[in-house]
Amino acid sequence: MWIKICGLSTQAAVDMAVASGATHIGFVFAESKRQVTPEYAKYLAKNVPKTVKKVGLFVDEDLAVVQEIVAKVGLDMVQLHGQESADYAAQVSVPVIKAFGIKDGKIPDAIADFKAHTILLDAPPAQFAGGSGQAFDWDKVDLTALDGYRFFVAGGLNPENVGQAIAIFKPTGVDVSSGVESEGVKDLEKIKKFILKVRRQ
Ligand SMILES: O=C(O)c1ccccc1NCC(=O)[C@H](O)[C@H](O)COP(=O)(O)O
Repeated sequence: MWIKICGLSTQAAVDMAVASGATHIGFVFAESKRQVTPEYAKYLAKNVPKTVKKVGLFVDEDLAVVQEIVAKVGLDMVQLHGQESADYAAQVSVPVIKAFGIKDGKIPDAIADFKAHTILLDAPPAQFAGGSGQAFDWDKVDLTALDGYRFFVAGGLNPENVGQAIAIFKPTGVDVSSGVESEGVKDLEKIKKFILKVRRQ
């Protein structure tokens, strides 16, 4: 099971995510309270083992800027949270995770255009395009719509509910940001607890 800890902005949180067994770590380059500069992300990423995928999050960013940051930071994947097209995704030089906000439990038909990529099911955008800590309506989702897709479940996950999310969706991976924070800051114990919970499923 992939485990992605997102919105990292301190060395201690990166180290804890890696030491606890995260498979992916995320840096937000879009407008956000968790936004980091490419220079700082490069610094945070420098000792991350190759086995852990470094993911950069973007929202409707110019493709050339994305490519520049991928190269500068040494990103392994890009997560797209805006209205990016499949054509845009196909031009990104590293594998893509395409986020979709799930409203009223409806899996958007547009996921079919991203079958070659990994999908991320999230709550609809709120103040920012992601990382709201809100869950979508798990019970209303038609799970058959996800057959044949590689996908993360995200949106409002935390150490207490992640087991239920895994049981319902049987996803390829789970993704968390707000649920491993305390008062808006990554909480090292919650990161560890979240990863342990997933590993014990
Ligand atoms: O984290 C942000 O502030 C953010 C801003 C803009 C685009 C995406 C953003 N975050 C995405 C994520 O951290 C997660 O992949 C996902 O939305 C789940 O977040 P959460 O509900 O906080 O666990």
